[in-house]
Amino acid sequence: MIAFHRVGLEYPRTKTKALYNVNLEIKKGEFVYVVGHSGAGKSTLLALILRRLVATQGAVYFAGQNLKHLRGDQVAYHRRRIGMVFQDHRLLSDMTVEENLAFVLQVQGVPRREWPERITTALRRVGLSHKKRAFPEELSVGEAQRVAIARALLLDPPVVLADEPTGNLDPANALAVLEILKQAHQRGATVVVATHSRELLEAYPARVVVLKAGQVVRDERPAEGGSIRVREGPPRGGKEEG
Ligand SMILES: Nc1ncnc2c1ncn2[C@@H]1O[C@H](COP(=O)(O)OP(=O)(O)OP(=O)(O)O)[C@@H](O)[C@H]1O
Repeated sequence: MIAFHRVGLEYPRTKTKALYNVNLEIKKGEFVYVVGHSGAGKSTLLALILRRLVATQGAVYFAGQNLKHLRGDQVAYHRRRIGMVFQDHRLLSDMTVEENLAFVLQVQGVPRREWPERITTALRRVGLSHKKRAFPEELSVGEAQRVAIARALLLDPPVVLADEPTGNLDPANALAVLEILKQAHQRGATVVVATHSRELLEAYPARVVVLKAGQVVRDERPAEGGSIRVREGPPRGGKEEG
């Protein structure tokens, strides 16, 4: 589904090298955590999948397509295949919950007759049907984040990317958010979650890719039925950066 072949990313203005020689393959239907210290390159990796950034070395493939070659409309089409969740909810403050979701459906050209059912399903999945007429500022932080996830999952995208989705939440809300991502995974989505939270890793054990100073230093799958411990170490056979 997603493949990184020797990917490097240098931010042009500051010449910051955020990723080096990243090789990674994420299969359809996988659930993957990307972990690492602040500045390790997690957000950069997600931005490359979203095609907000283009690899400065190597190539990122999505469903077999080299994302570097996408042009204009193709970029918009590509992003429609991805549900993106950020640390902050990024809901539009002057619209109700329902209107925030309807806005996405309108932009994506979904026929108006389908809106009520899609909105109802999306809010039911996150347990917030009763909040559809609320404005974002009338929601708790946890509720707003659940609406943001409902919005990301509105069109059942095959891939869901979440960048620190529980960073602003207490443990109970964090687990509620994880549960929603887990259900999307169980419905067949490929899910990639960048996180600092060890609690998430333990609550829903899955593959863990560890980034350190822009390199993949570990890539572990959980043992059958058990949780895993993640410890960072120097890259095998490579030079350690930073
Ligand atoms: N727009 C940008 N321009 C220049 N450098 C950037 C930009 N965004 C990130 N960087 C740099 O790239 C490196 C990787 O940053 P990135 O945001 O991917 O890390 P991260 O692992 O997501 O960190 P955090 O956990 O703090 O969000 C860092 O050195 C950062 O300072």
